[in-house]
Amino acid sequence: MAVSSLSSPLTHPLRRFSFHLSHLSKKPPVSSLFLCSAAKMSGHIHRVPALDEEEMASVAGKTFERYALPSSAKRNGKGVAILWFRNDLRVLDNEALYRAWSSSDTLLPVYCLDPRLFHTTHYFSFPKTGALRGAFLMECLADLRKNLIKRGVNLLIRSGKPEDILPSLAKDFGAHTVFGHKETCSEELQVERLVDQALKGVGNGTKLELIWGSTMYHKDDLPFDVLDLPDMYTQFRKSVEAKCRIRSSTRIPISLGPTPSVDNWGDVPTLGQLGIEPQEVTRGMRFVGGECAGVGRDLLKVYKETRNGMLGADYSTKFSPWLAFGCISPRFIYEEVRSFNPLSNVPKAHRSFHLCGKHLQVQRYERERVANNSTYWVLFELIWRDYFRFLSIKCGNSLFHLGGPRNVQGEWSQDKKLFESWRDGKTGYPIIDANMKELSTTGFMSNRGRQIVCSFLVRDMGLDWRMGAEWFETCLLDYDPCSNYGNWTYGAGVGNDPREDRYFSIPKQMHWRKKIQPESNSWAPPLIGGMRLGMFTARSVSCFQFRGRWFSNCCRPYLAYSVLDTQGRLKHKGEQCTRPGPRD
Ligand SMILES: Cc1cc2nc3c(=O)[nH]c(=O)nc-3n(C[C@H](O)[C@H](O)[C@H](O)COP(=O)(O)OP(=O)(O)OC[C@H]3O[C@@H](n4cnc5c(N)ncnc54)[C@H](O)[C@@H]3O)c2cc1C
Ligand SMILES: Nc1ncnc2c1ncn2[C@@H]1O[C@H](COP(=O)(O)OP(=O)(O)OP(=O)(O)O)[C@@H](O)[C@H]1O
Repeated sequence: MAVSSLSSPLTHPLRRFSFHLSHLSKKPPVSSLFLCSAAKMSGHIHRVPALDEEEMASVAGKTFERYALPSSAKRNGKGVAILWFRNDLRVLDNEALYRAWSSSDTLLPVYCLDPRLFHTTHYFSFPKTGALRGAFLMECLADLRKNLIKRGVNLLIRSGKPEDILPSLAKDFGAHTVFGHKETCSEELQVERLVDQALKGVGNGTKLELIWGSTMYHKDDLPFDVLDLPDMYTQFRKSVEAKCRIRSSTRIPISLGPTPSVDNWGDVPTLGQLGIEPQEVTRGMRFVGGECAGVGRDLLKVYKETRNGMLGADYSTKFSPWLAFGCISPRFIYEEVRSFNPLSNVPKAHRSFHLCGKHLQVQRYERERVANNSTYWVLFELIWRDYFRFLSIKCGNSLFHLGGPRNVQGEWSQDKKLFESWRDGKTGYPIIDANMKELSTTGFMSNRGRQIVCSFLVRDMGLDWRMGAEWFETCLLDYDPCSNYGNWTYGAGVGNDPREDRYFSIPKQMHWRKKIQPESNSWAPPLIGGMRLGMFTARSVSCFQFRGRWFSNCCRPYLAYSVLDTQGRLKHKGEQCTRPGPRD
């Protein structure tokens, strides 16, 4: 199928629904103010990673060398193997790539632009892939092709369904095996089934071999059957930390050639060809797609950034978009983190967390962002990611159902106007609106932001959580069905662990709202790294120094905010706990 014949045109996600909430917003529409100010501040784009192309290529080149298989490694295979790239758009630590290379003498890497990825979401018909994630994907493909060409092969890019493309290639090239990475959710599993059936139909004995490769802990190394996954995350974490070893990442040879002769390798399409109206990032974070960018966001830099973050910037790694597309693997991050000496830069007063031994450290760090202590905490976050992926196997489609894995019965509304006020950042609550605008403007939102807007949609607006989850599916650069629907079911109180049923009381904070309200006409998306580039900057932290005291194990969300005037000058700033407790 030609690229241009893919899906029907999809509009910009924010323009899909057109009517406004007049009863909620008597002020001039925030979006138009935002657009004016966005134009003024168009220089304020924070590139992630901050490196330029040359620096990125240099960091990536050195990393590729460090993780390369020695040139003495033998390749004993015969014939042609196809490598089917899916959400594993990388060369480093790509076991499917290694297996395809080693079992053949000729390797054909393929990516299928599946039209289903560009249709609509299941219940509410939002665009399945928003413009920013679409653009990120195209950058990933261009980068992957570049990296494969450097290794003596290329990337065949075809538009169409894998179950149509792969069998036809297997036949044309006489491939003995199609290698790919295994997925876990029903949409992807259905594609795997169709590919398998279609390959069998070709009749030349081509096999489909699917390999586990998306988690930090390998599924086969779990100390229990995945269907017996503990319902409590903490139990899972303790169990894997005590009983599992994280495998080393797969080393890939520097040269992967030869590749078969192909007339037309196909172009990376434009968004227009995919039926998506392009969207430019005019402010905030602009994530660069591809493995070089993911690797270029090298940990030493992140470490430095997060160290500064303690002084007031937003401090999380922002690895998630590259993890979601498989541009970097969690095992790679693990190996990189391990190669640091985390204590060398840590102020003595804060070392005790580490020196008290792993388990205390883990407890302390659980769900907290204590970046001032070390980068080790990122590993504990990655265990959450693993957990949700394994959970998607255990829960199956219940992860996507209204009642969730526990089949909770309840009354939820699907009120379109309420939903639109949430989606468009027009609820009247600065922290909600700022986060929602950040999402639609940049494709990213902090974890705390996600928890707060999720809680607000479900508990304060009483809306069907799947509306929010599907909107996240459209917009998030890091969209991943397991993490997204897993976290949403938790946030909506229908997840497998009933204790993870948390309410972030935003509306109760009227005093906080009043404080910010006079500035509210000039809200803009929260901006990055605590740099006060926007009119309103909201960061959420769960651990920070507040009025000279450390709140290190406090589970209440704190918000630090700055209100700027339209010229970007700081007018007011402060911190506020969204759920006051006895300590406040
Ligand atoms: C309602 C909701 C929806 C979410 N949807 C997604 C999603 O679609 N894709 C996604 O990758 N994450 C999702 N998350 C989890 C989390 O918000 C993001 O992974 C995180 O904000 C990404 O930023 P970071 O890379 O800077 O994270 P860091 O804090 O630096 O953590 C490092 C990595 O650990 C993993 N991680 C951290 N927290 C979680 C978590 N709660 N669940 C799963 N993995 C985690 C991510 O891979 C992340 O990149 C969601 C959270 C909520 C509350
Ligand atoms: N990768 C994915 N991204 C988003 N949603 C997914 C993904 N994989 C599966 N789903 C969702 O899983 C759900 C499966 O629904 P489907 O109608 O196929 O089965 P079901 O009848 O809901 O479940 P069951 O077969 O368990 O009764 C849908 O909501 C679908 O959107």
